[in-house]
Amino acid sequence: MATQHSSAPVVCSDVTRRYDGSTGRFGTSGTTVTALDNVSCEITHGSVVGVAGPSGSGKSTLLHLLAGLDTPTAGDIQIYGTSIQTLSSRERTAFRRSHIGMVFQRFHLLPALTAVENVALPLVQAGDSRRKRRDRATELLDAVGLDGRHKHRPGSLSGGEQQRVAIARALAADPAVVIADEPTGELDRETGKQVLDVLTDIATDRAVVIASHDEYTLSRTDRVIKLRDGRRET
Ligand SMILES: Nc1ncnc2c1ncn2[C@@H]1O[C@H](COP(=O)(O)OP(=O)(O)OP(=O)(O)O)[C@@H](O)[C@H]1O
Repeated sequence: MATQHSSAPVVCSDVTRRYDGSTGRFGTSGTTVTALDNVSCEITHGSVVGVAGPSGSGKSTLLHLLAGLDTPTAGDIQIYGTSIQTLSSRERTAFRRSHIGMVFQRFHLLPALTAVENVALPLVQAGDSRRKRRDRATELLDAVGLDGRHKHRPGSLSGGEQQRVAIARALAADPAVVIADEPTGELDRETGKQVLDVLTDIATDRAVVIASHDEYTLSRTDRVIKLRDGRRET
């Protein structure tokens, strides 16, 4: 898998994503949905980019493409010079694990595992030793302000604390790009603010993309990509 370095970690050129009615989430309607239509963007190092737009405008579709979870119907997505659509599904998974961290609205932590075990989990897949995993997870939980909470399971943590565990987990493999889909959607304003403090902090030496409906969340980003009906407005 050849990787060339470019100045912007993520470059998305003329990207279109259509969902064929026969394979879509709504079954065999036969209608094709153009979720993204010819969208281009660059996500630069050291910045937080917001993705905004009404429901159904294509935000999650764009995030999934930027994260390498999906591939475009047309156009090109390069992450550090690698066109992700040229990779096999297995290569894409490996690429994603080492270059991209994901944060979700509903945290997606494993309830039976402690905070430190949740954060260490991606490092099991990376093949790191037990001690290295624990040390890294401990360091990351301290960095997101969760010292003293390492042994707690998600059920005994607040929403904001759970989201900070999820951010620490997203950082486990030290990815260059962190992609967050409505990271404050389940949180009150004050807790959301603390989570955004962490997300803007970690952007100092990586690229962070945040999709949100929330004006305050978007106001914390450096610039906003606005989508409407799958097209880019700004
Ligand atoms: N797997 C799929 N199959 C068929 N259509 C889909 C699929 N995923 C998304 N769509 C459609 O693509 C369009 C864009 O959806 P997307 O989820 O990207 O929007 P969104 O801006 O993230 O919306 P929301 O803010 O409600 O989460 C919508 O019309 C949606 O119904």
